[in-house]
Amino acid sequence: MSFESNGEIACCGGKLLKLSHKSNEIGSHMDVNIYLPKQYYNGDGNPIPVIYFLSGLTCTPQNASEKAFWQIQADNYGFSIVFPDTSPRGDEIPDDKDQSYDFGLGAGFYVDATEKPFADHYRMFSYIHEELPHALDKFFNRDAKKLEFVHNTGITGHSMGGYGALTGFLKYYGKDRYVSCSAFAPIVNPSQVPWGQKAFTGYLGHDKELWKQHDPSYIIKNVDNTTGSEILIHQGSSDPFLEKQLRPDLLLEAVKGTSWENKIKVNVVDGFDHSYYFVSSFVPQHAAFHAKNLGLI
Ligand SMILES: N[C@@H](CCC(=O)N[C@@H](CS)C(=O)NCC(=O)O)C(=O)O
Repeated sequence: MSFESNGEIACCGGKLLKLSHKSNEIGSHMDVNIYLPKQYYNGDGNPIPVIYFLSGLTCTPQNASEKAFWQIQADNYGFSIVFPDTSPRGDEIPDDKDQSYDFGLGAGFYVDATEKPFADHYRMFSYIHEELPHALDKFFNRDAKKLEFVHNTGITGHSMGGYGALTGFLKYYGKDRYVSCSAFAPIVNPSQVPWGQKAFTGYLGHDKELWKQHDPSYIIKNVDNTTGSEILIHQGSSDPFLEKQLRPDLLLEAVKGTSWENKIKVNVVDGFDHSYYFVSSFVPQHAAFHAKNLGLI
């Protein structure tokens, strides 16, 4: 599978590549940005590990590329960062009936939909965790292994994307995929909050037992933390979505008495909101956390 270039932008010591490709899972074209750090161009040739950044509601690959400042950190430690889109796109793609921001376009929720009319295109779980990494691997590593897209990778995200990162990390735990997970203001218990309930009803239907298979606060209870993994979370205390939608306390409650107790580090940071001013302020800490887990420091 091949990628088309929509532009290459010199940034920090490397380049941001804006790509698009035809996705079989999604059944349409998907945009994705990737930052290749300076080590890609002048490094020692060792494969460069990749961190996936999953964005939140309303975002395209551009938001985090432009406002999270991951690129400086990628050069500091020698990792690459992939910014996927948040949903299928295009005139033929079904959207929220009221075109609201929290469902449909820009709000794929990183699940494989089972409900009509969404099931044909909204296959974001399989896209993010299977099709995209393997497609990138084939494309970039044709001649030599330059980037590590599939094994020994990191995953992180913001809000809905934090939910996607937690779910992917836990579902693939122990399967030699993600060795590092963090999140910025994640939705941790979607079955219990309005954004998640709307998305799960629309994409997965009304079966609440099925919802649990897609909810990190339930999934984590059945995943044994065999290697002492820690998950790093930052949450702004002035985030307008904290009390109704995000609720990091529900994840901490869920892991009580499990192998994850005390392994989820929730840092509530005073005065920060939900925006990229918040995200970019804590990207340096998340970058150091992932760099350590990826063996870069
Ligand atoms: N009130 C916002 C809710 C959506 C929102 O805050 N989205 C966050 C992620 S959940 C975001 O990253 N927005 C885009 C940006 O800040 O660049 C809206 O209606 O757009």
